[in-house]
Amino acid sequence: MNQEKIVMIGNGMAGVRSVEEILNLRPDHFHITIFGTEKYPNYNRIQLSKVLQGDTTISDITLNDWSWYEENGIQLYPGETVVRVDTEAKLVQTSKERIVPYDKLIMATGSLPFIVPIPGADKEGVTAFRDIQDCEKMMSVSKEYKKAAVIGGGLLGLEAARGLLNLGMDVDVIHLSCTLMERQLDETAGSLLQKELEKQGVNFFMNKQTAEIFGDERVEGIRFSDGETMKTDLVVMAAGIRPNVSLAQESGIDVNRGILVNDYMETNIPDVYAVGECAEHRDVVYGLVAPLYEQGKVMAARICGEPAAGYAGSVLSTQLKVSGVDVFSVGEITEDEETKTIKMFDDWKGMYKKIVIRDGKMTGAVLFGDTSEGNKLLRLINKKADVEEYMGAAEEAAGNMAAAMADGELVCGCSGVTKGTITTAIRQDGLTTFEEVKACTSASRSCGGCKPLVVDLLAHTLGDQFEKADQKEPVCGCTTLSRDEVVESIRKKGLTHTREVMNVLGWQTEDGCSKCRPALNYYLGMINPMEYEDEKESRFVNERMHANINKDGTYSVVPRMYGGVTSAKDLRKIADVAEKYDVPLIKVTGGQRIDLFGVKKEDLPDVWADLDMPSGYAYGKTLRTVKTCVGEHFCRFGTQDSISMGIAMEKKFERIGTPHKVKMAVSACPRNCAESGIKDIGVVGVEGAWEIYVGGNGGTHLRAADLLCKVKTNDEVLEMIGAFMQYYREDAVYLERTSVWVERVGLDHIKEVLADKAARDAFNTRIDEALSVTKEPWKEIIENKKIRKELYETELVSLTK
Ligand SMILES: Cc1cc2nc3c(=O)[nH]c(=O)nc-3n(C[C@H](O)[C@H](O)[C@H](O)COP(=O)(O)OP(=O)(O)OC[C@H]3O[C@@H](n4cnc5c(N)ncnc54)[C@H](O)[C@@H]3O)c2cc1C
Ligand SMILES: NC(=O)c1ccc[n+]([C@@H]2O[C@H](COP(=O)([O-])OP(=O)(O)OC[C@H]3O[C@@H](n4cnc5c(N)ncnc54)[C@H](O)[C@@H]3O)[C@@H](O)[C@H]2O)c1
Ligand code: SF4
Ligand code: FES
Repeated sequence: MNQEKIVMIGNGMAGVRSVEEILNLRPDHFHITIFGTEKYPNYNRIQLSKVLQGDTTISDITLNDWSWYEENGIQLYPGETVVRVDTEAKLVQTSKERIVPYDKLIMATGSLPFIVPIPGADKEGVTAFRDIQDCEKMMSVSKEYKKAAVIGGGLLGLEAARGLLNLGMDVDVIHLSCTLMERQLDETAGSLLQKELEKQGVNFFMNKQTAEIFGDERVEGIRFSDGETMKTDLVVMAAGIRPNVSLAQESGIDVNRGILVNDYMETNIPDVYAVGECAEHRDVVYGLVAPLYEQGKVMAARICGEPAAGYAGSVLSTQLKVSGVDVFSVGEITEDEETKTIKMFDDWKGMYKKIVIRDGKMTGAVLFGDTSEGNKLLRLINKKADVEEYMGAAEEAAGNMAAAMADGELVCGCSGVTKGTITTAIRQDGLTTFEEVKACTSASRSCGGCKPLVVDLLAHTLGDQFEKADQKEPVCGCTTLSRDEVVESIRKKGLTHTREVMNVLGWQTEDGCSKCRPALNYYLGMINPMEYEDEKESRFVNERMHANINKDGTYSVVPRMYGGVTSAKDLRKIADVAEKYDVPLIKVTGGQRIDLFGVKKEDLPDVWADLDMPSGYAYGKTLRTVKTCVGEHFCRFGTQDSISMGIAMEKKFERIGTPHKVKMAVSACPRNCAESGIKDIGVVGVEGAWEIYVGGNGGTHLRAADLLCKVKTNDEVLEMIGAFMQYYREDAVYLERTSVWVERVGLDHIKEVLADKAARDAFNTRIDEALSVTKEPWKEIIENKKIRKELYETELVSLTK
């Protein structure tokens, strides 16, 4: 068949979505060629913020992998830039001198980050935040340097700031205006947002104009227009974006701010279209994916010759992707003489809501603190609903929004998916899980903000057939299988090695990724502890090295001190080692241990040989420490011997592999000096008994532990903890802390399972088996020349960082 030739310039989110729409309409009609400057397949740029914040990895954000291009007969040229378009001869020419003819040309060149034109903007250590390379650059700088400055307090700047905080940097945000996100928020919401982010640790310089970035080759600081200066090691430019139009301009295509297009995304040149952030439609250039996907749909219909209404512009809605901060904005946010507003401000709880009304119709809204109404407001504002409809939406207010929505209403703004499309797909294709709905309809494929509503719709449509437990999450982007399916297959098929798991279960990547490799290594070891040989190369660097890596590339050493108790002999050894190896910092940790910071990698085996103490596993997904209070022997409130109890717990469970780190504590009375209430497992002495608490967490997601049970003897404590630990080991998703697992599974359910003595015994038999094969790691390393050489004298390259 003589196929029409489409050439697309730009392999980004808007362009590739348009190609998907074309393939849906006319699968075999076109021969499609795509050029992309970036060397990756189409990935979810939106999720870069989540990558920086540590919630996902680069390997997990691919939207269309290499095989998608191949399966759809698309000729992709990654890492190749189109440098010339001849619209007369209908040809494009690339940076590699390739010349390709087209029948239809799509310009999808996106935007370029706006680099504030000041002296020093080209210094090393100055970066934008637009693509994978920028993201990798920031992550790498954070390993070496401490201070970061972000120029711009918009969505991008604030998401970058949170990411850099998570990477351990001190972060200053420099903002031109006096309130944050002034394009999306009013002053009240902007200042609430600032306060919240200050609480999280971000420092703000408001109303500031940057005049210069100084330093030799590398950035050292910033000078403001008022003469003030500040020091920094990294500058992130997040001061807006500019449509990437130079190629179009040089090719004689009409350009204003963006490439000018009509309602069908056609430019002034026949057969040349523009879509995405590079396009300007009715004076507006959009910078969010929802409108860009709408444009793509209209353009695809036009290219395929299908009848479709033209693109009429979009109402914009945004949500900041920073955990712990709920901010939502849609449509018009400023007030004038002709607008009225509904406002609610709860200073105590830090909650704010404003709805803007013009001529009785809802035209915009801002939410801070509680964004649960976001979807409802977006829907009502999109259809310019009367304010009465909002006031009277009782069913929705009662939480049944999925039922209240009309079929034609939008559920996923990013992908333009309506309720009708989702419910029809659920019914016609027999979908039962969120992942199936996502794969089938594209809802939730971009920012993920609509996931709760999609799940509600699934529950509403399936009624009694909806099974919460079925709503599986794949282990990672390399497979569609969930943790439970993988674990079940390992058990049933007797799989024994990560590669075997990947082969047999049809992994979509050859080597897996940094998310699935350590998880598979854990599941295999958990299921078959007696036979499985741990794969060091699948472990995270700290676990591989049996030491925590520090910012400057040195390591820290924490010897085991059972129950936080030490002796003069051990202290002397620690002091000798610290002197012999010039340890720059000795610090007592929150878990009552002694940490030697700044040890050189090559010295690690000798340090451990000289210490001759067990590893404190301060780096591992295992039992870290058992913190104890002084207890009955020295404290007048003590009702129990907390120290002996803690030592017994630590001696019993040290070295056991767990889905995530496990911290324990024992306090001898409810005054709780060892902080048992915020540990994974906390034991508290009361008159004649011990209370066992589980699922506590003192970290970012603070959670008080729940009372699991009360027992009388020390043996019963060990029995109950053994059963709880093994249940957690067998049931939790890798990297799920007990605090999250307990909430997910439910305390009542855990209590019910562990109330059964036979079940407890079985759990204890299995954990004892796993414990019986654990080995003291440093003993093995010191004695094994090969391991010493491989790990400590050469650089081991691995997927897992
Ligand atoms: C960190 C971050 C977070 C974001 N979060 C959100 C969010 O939460 N919600 C939301 O809606 N939006 C968000 N956005 C914006 C969203 O990612 C963009 O609107 C969207 O990616 C734009 O798609 P596009 O295809 O127009 O441009 P792009 O995705 O930028 O794709 C354009 C591609 O074309 C390539 N290209 C350019 N010129 C050429 C040439 N001459 N030859 C070959 N290739 C070329 C570029 O290298 C680029 O890969 C975010 C953006 C960033 C950076
Ligand atoms: N959650 C989301 O939806 C999300 C997240 C990230 C990025 N994005 C999109 O990515 C694009 C880029 O985001 P952005 O935040 O850079 O754009 P933006 O234009 O929304 O914000 C830039 C901010 O920088 C400030 N600014 C400009 N010049 C400055 C200077 N010299 N010094 C200090 N501050 C300065 C502006 O006042 C503005 O608030 C936008 O289209 C945005 O919508 C969206
Ligand atoms: S928890 Fe109770 S027993 Fe233990 S040190 Fe504190 S007050 Fe004393
Ligand atoms: S609203 Fe962004 S993925 Fe659905």
